[in-house]
Amino acid sequence: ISFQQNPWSAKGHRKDLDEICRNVIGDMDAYGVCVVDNFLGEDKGKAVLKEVLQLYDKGVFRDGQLVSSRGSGDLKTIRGDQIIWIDGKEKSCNNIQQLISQVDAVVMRANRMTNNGKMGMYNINGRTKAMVACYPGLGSHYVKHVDNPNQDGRCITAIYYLNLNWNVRENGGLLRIFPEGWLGDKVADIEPIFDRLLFFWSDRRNPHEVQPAYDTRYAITLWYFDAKERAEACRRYEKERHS
Ligand SMILES: Cc1cc(NC(=O)CCC(=O)O)nc(C)c1Br
Ligand SMILES: [Fe+3]
Repeated sequence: ISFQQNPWSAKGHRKDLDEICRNVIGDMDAYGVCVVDNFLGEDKGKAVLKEVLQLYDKGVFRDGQLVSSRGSGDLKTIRGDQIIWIDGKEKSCNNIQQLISQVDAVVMRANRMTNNGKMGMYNINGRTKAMVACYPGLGSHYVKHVDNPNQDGRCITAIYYLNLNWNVRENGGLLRIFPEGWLGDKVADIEPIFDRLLFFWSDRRNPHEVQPAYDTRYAITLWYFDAKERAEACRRYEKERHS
């Protein structure tokens, strides 16, 4: 399946919540990956971008761990993204907060709409704060990894992209997902284009990488928790803490 031409993302065709949820449920159950284009519409999308650029200009972003690894003898940085955690109540983050509420609305409704109220057999009852990330270009990238390899409770990764007029051929920054179980080592290539919302299962089913970006590349990520897995992860954590 090529996400660039998914049928429901007809340019400019605004979708109601129900239709989006049906698409999310269908794609997550079928592929474990789902793309929703034109999620907020141009004006609201640009308002979110403006707030992110203001945060970036304020210099509040922190470098993601720069883990170097010995690649062919020379030291190379493993990731170049800079991040800041936002709960949305901060001043002048009102549009980021509205984005978060919109994504919550889709996830919580989809969770309720699926049979016996579970999407992918999860019962979603919470999420992390929003992680606003910027890849500063100059080849910054993120090596192949799994978001939640050890049952920490996160079941769905939601990423909202903000990059106007992004052209992967020139700017790179492609998100490549290697969905487990897809036939014939097919991959999902997701261009980080403006006003695009991406969902994928956070666990080992979806290893992914960000290919080197050659222009500043912004994204806002939310991770949603499965009640049961999260409770167990917290119990394990508490036990380790006291052991
Ligand atoms: C901090 C952190 C960021 C990410 N981000 C991506 O995988 C990039 C996705 C994209 O921007 O297209 N993943 C993990 C497991 C952690 Br931890
Ligand atoms: Fe990731």
